[in-house]
Amino acid sequence: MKSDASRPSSLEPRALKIVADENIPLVRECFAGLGDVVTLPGRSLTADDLAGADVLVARSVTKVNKELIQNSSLKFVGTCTAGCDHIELPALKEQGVGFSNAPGCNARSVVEYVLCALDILAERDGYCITGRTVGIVGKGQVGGRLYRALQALGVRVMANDPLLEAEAGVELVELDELLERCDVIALHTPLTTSGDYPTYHLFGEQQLLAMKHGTVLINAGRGAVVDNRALLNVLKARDDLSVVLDVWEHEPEVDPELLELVDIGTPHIAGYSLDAKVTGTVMVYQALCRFLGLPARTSQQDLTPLPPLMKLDFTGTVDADQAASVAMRATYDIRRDDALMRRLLKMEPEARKLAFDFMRKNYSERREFSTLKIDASRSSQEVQQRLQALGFDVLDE
Ligand SMILES: NC(=O)c1ccc[n+]([C@@H]2O[C@H](COP(=O)([O-])OP(=O)(O)OC[C@H]3O[C@@H](n4cnc5c(N)ncnc54)[C@H](O)[C@@H]3O)[C@@H](O)[C@H]2O)c1
Ligand SMILES: O=C(O)[C@H](O)[C@H](O)COP(=O)(O)O
Repeated sequence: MKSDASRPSSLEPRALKIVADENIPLVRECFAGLGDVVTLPGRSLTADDLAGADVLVARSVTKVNKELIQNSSLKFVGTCTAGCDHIELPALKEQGVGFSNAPGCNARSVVEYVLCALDILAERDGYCITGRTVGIVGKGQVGGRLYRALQALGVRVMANDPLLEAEAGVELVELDELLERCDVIALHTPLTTSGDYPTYHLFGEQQLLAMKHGTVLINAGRGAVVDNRALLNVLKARDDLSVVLDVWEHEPEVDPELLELVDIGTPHIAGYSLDAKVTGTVMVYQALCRFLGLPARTSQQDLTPLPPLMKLDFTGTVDADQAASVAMRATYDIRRDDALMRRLLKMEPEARKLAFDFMRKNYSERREFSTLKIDASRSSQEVQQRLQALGFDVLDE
């Protein structure tokens, strides 16, 4: 998706005016060496806000379209996100504006979100994820990492991705077959409305009804990949399904009836580990430096703080399931996000929208599994292997 255009000679780095979404962590620290950084609320950004700007650093909440940029002096737009459905790429191309997103910046964070959700549901419903079959729809940065993580955990996994070629060691199946065979279905496609395989409402009534008895459906891609109205109707009729929604059609609006019926609901924060956010900011900064032909002086290492929890010790008595749950919940307890989200149920529509954005803006610091060192030297090999497969930093001897 990265498509840096070549740097126009008129663009002097020192004179840059950089308009950035105020909710991009460390954006000032990262970009200040390149010019003046002005931060503004991204959701309400207007063409007037871009007066005199050379660079826009955005998030998913800003619709970067022709109307926004046509009278601007922008030379480069970056979005610190994986998804690009908020960017009208032809409009940028038409005006010769350079562009970069941050592919894969938050893939690991989303994988951990999915693993944590499954851990909670497996405990609640009394099964072990290793005995289930998981289907991944969209095997890109997120889906691919999830595929490998589940394989490493010994879970049976298959994927649907019509844009991929066959690959050794990967079971690619048609969507109908995936719906028929999988106990868990995780959606990780972009939101697209054109092309040979558009994903808008990919999961409509027909697909939702075709899911096996007891299926767990997880959407941490984009809300409108699932027809939310159809999902609501299907959930009213089928209480055997479990649903985890991180993304919602029409965000920041959330349908309270749907929220009430899902098993885990969160405000579009699956990719919100601090590690992922810093990576996203740095990737866009680096892309801008490349565009300008300048060396990148700020690195991820400079900006990432130490995690609040650095070490965990296990004794010999813990089993692999217990160890995995304890370690995962010590780094990220998804139930907390779900509980906060349910406060929306008591609010009026306008307040609900504001609260959705507030939760995202004020999201508490969450770190990825790899930041936690675990001393499992007194535990069994099975425990050590499980923790390693999950991506923790395991001391095993
Ligand atoms: N909830 C979050 O916080 C969060 C975080 C990161 C990404 N996302 C969303 O998830 C999406 C996927 O992220 P990614 O980094 O893996 O993107 P990616 O582009 O690396 O992967 C997307 C994959 O989906 C496949 N795909 C496209 N159309 C499809 C279809 N009709 N059926 C099945 N597969 C299809 C593509 O071939 C590709 O392999 C992003 O576009 C973004 O919208 C959400
Ligand atoms: O596409 C992405 O990368 C994610 O959906 C990301 O989490 C969006 O975050 P936002 O830009 O809304 O802060």
